[in-house]
Amino acid sequence: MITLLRRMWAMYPTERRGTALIAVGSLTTAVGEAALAVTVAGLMSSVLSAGRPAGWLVSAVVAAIVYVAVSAWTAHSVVVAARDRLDQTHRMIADKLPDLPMSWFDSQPTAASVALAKRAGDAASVAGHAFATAVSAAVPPVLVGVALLWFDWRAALTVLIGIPLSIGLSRFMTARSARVRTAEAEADRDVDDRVIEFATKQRTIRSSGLPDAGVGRLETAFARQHARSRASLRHALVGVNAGALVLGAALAVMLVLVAHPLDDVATTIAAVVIGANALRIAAAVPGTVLLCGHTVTELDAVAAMLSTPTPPDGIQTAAPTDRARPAIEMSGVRFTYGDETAPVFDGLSLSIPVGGLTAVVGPSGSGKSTLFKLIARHVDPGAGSVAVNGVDVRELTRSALSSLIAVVPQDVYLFDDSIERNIRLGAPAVDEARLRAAAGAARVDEIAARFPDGWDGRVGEGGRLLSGGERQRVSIARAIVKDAPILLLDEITSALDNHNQSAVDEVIDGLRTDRTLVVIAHRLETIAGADHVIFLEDGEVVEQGAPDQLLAAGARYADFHDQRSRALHWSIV
Ligand SMILES: Nc1ncnc2c1ncn2[C@@H]1O[C@H](COP(=O)(O)OP(=O)(O)OP(=O)(O)O)[C@@H](O)[C@H]1O
Repeated sequence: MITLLRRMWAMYPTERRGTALIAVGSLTTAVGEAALAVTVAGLMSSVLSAGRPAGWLVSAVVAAIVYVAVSAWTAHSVVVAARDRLDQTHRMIADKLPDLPMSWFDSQPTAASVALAKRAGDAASVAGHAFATAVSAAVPPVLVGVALLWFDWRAALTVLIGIPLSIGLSRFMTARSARVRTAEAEADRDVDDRVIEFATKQRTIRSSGLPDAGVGRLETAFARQHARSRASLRHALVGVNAGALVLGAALAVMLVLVAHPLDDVATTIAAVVIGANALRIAAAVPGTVLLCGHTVTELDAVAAMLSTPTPPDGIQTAAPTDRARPAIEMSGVRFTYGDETAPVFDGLSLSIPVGGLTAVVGPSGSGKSTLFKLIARHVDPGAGSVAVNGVDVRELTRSALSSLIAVVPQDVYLFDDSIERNIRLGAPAVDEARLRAAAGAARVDEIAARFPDGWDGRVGEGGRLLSGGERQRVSIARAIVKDAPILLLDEITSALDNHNQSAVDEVIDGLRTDRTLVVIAHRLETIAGADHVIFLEDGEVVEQGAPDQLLAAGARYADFHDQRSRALHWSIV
């Protein structure tokens, strides 16, 4: 309970007033409830012993009014705070996501990010309610127990010992169940991931010739989730029942103690009634302790995501193209994925001139894609520097870097929206004429013409209604419309049909005239047409220069070229 209050206080600094209102309101409601129980007991005892009940009656009425008014106000504060906290949590996540390092996304299965947003919302809205419920279950019984000392010390003693015992036991069980609950949450996320995989990767599953393998993975995940949720439920039930058992035993002990010897019947009856009532209210404590524990676990997961260190943003807002300086320059770059793996680059230095087409070539795993990630600052080097137009990318603001560089990946993802809006993402404010010109340059107009709705035709989730080459052409149009002076393009490895291939070749030719085009090139035609080739192997630049020069040198690039040419002439007999 206190831990939950501390988490709410720390996570929502702007909502502290709401948190304080809930804390004060819950405590006041609890005091009002205890006062009502005690005054009713006094009234009962006074009536039974033919005393003067007027004083007790007035006190009971005042306590009832205070209790009802404050509890209504607290319930209202809880609802308002839940809504505000939900909004704020979504805002905090939305603000944080664009700044998170790409390594965070790489380390998370897709479902984990989806689940996080949902869990965050649930935990944020339930936090105030969980705290108020826990206070209303735990505090009134303790206050009543203290007041009972005035009526019957034996009843008081059983309440004051029984309740802490019950809470202590539940807390112990909750601490154990938190671990089981974390394991259950992992299994839930795994199921989400498998379902997403199963639903979106049907083509891969079917073309593997083993459709049962996909179902098998799904079934294994479901079985694990089932086992873990049963374990979690078992722990929760044991915790709740153990606490309730202690309270039941306390009630039995109270009845035995107050009856031997039975002194003042009226006072004893009143004491037993409110003592039993206090134990009944306290029976809700184990459940609320569990709810508070789960909410803290969820808030901690959100807090962990929010406190993920983000690469600091730079301050320089521009880096104009200057032909005297390289468009891209890397010096002494060291980069490792995670802590355990070998470095991809260890002291890499290279430079790419302004303008023309530079082809980055090399065997699989040599570091070509990682090079692009470093230039676009999707990752930062552990040592060394990456500069664009002479300015270290870490010095530039994110938006300045983004306006300098457009990236066209190999595996383009398009949003399930119209062709036009997918292109417009590159520059939302672009006018119609420029948008159409960019689409024409990337030969996307041909694609739009094929759709019954033309430019408004939806491309399906991920762009699944288009071929790989067509998706890349839409992505190129998006990059053209953005008008960045540097374009990084990862050429598609899979064979494109002739039409798509010539379209992409034409587009590449058009683009190299007025910007720096860097292509991870897989096709020999693209490499042969490049102005400059950088040949990477094992994270090092082993050769660079004009393609003809490299071929004539007869070294590593020439070998690679030879192998590729021979592979092209292979045929299945
Ligand atoms: N997210 C990642 N986490 C860990 N290691 C990675 C990650 N991405 C790439 N690697 C490793 O880094 C090395 C360089 O990978 P990279 O993708 O840059 O090579 P590449 O030349 O682009 O390969 P390909 O031509 O097959 O796409 C490889 O050993 C790869 O296994």
